[in-house]
Amino acid sequence: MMNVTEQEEKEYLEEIKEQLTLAIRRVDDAVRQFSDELRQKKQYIHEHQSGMDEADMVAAGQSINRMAFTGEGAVARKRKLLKLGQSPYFGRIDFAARGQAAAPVYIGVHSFFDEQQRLNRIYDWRAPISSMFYDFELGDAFYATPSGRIQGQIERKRQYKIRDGRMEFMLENDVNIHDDVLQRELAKSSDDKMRNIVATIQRDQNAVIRNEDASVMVIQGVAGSGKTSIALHRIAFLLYRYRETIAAKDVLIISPNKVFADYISNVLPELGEEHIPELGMDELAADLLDPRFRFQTFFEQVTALLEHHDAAFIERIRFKSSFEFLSQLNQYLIYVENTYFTVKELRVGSTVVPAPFLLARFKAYHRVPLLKRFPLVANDVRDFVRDATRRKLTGQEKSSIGEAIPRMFRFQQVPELYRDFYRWLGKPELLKLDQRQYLEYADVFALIYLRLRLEGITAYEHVKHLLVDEMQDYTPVQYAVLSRLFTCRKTILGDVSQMVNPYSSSSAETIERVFPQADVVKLFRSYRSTVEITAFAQRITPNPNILPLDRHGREPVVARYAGPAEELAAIRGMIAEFQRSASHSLGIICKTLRQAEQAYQALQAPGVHLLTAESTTFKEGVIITSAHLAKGLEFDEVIVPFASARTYKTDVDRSMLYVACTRAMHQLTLTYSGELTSFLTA
Ligand SMILES: Nc1ncnc2c1ncn2[C@@H]1O[C@H](COP(=O)(O)OP(=O)(O)OP(=O)(O)O)[C@@H](O)[C@H]1O
Repeated sequence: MMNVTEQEEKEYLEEIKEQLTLAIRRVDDAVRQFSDELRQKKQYIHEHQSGMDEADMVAAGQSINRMAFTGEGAVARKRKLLKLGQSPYFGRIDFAARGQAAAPVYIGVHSFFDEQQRLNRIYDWRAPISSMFYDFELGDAFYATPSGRIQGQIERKRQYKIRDGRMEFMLENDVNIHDDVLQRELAKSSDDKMRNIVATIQRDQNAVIRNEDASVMVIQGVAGSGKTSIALHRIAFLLYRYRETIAAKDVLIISPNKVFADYISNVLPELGEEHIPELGMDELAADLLDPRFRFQTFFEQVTALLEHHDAAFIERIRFKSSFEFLSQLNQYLIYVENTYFTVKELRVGSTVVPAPFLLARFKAYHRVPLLKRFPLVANDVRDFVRDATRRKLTGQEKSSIGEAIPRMFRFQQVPELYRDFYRWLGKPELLKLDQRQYLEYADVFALIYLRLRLEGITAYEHVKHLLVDEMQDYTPVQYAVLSRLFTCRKTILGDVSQMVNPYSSSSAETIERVFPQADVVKLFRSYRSTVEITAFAQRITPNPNILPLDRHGREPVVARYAGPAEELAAIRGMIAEFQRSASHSLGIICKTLRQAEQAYQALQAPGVHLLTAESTTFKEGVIITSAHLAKGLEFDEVIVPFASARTYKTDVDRSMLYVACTRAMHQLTLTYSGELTSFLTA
């Protein structure tokens, strides 16, 4: 089976498809048999119920569960086989392990084992042997297996595009033409959801996806470098590699908003994995905060910054986003520990519990969160009194001890301590907490951090892998919370240039300070946008390290109009033109949601959607939204309206403009009236 010529390859494809069809039929038969047996079993139980004892019932129930479970497995298997039928494989390497003859290895999204011939026909892209497809060209190659490294030679390497069971093309990699397939993929128009990239994963990306050692992996990559794609493929890889111990439900994705979550929701199911639980930072906060607090969301904080300049507000954010703030909190905690538990001897009836005993017990529990120690100390005191009096304590005595211990501590509630922290700092003005208990966003995670340290929170111990996207938008205190809340392995990714709030952003370096054990990977190659668009975005936020993939398109257009009315009329024309074109998605990205709403009112037309913070799905067609909400998304074409000096002037504005422009894959247009923003005139 060497399949050399294109004709042979086509015949082989037909043969594989046939085998897949047979395999599907076998699964169908098995499922039918399962469900028959299941029905009979249920029937049997129903009829014999009265004569069965409890043990019989439990056994019968278990066997039904087992059958149903096997049935589910069969259904999942069938889904995979059907998928393979559409596109069985995308790559092939002929590998000759040292001292052996070469054999072809076909690589697809799933594996396929030919049970008749006892032969692996298709290898899962995540299998150890498949790594060579990504890591090597012709010649010397190796791959790692649990029992050691296998060395050898790659004698042939091919790529295929098979769609709906038909071979669209086949390419021979005798030279490095990897880029050819990549170029074709990237030139395509966008879908409404993110796609998997298994056929064209690049070498540096592959190293990140398959990394098994890092307990914390930080991926800092430029706009469009595939960070999100890689992180999702990494999850798929880990689910495959550790399938015995990690299931989809054990992973958690912390995502910036619902639309983004919807946008990426396709990738893992496409790779045959189940949907992964995801949670927004704001939801996490709501989960961990006392429900009596209402709080500003991150989105609201950014909107407030974009809409008016408030120096004191900025100062508060800036301070609470610093490393200094986190270390002050830590120092305060030490101070609290050492000074706020003021022991006095305690009298219970005629027994005196000496102060040093109380202090010693308090210290003995130093591993227990501070506010959780009092009941433990109280128990020790009760034992002490009981031993001294040689009798049982009355309920009255017990509860008076229980009340007396916490009273020796200066505060009872975490929020009181949080307020006290600012007094201790000598900067009470940095906390703005009004009567309605409305927290500013910058205080939310600080308060949670104190709670975590003082009371302990164990809500997320079941999570076995955590994925955090848009890392630049989180502060040291937030990372400190994540680090204590999730003790599992983590993948953290982001891009400093795409911060939405320059007063509270983190670089890979900041994150390394919170996670000193992290493996940091930097990615500079950008896949999303054309060379022209990437060069244009560089004018807003220069990054000399960015390497655009050599793919060209139309030069971005900056068009001036007499006034906003003319500007909107022109955009209306562009929408009509887009709707006649072959492109799938057009993003009209404004600085703020307010502007987006106004543009939406003015532009209303069939097929034009407004995307807000409440939106939960990403739709194809024309989307009007704000830069903040467009983060992480991409569009065939992007229009940035109102690119004037009046709209874009502060540092936050600059970040927004950068995020907006880097969403474009093929075409970018900016419109304005009045004076052009200075970020583009320089
Ligand atoms: N190896 C690859 N093969 C094909 N397409 C790729 C590859 N790597 C990245 N891409 C494509 O590049 C685009 C950008 O990827 P992705 O959104 O994952 O990047 P990102 O770094 O998270 O971007 P941003 O930070 O700008 O939101 C996507 O369309 C993705 O499919």
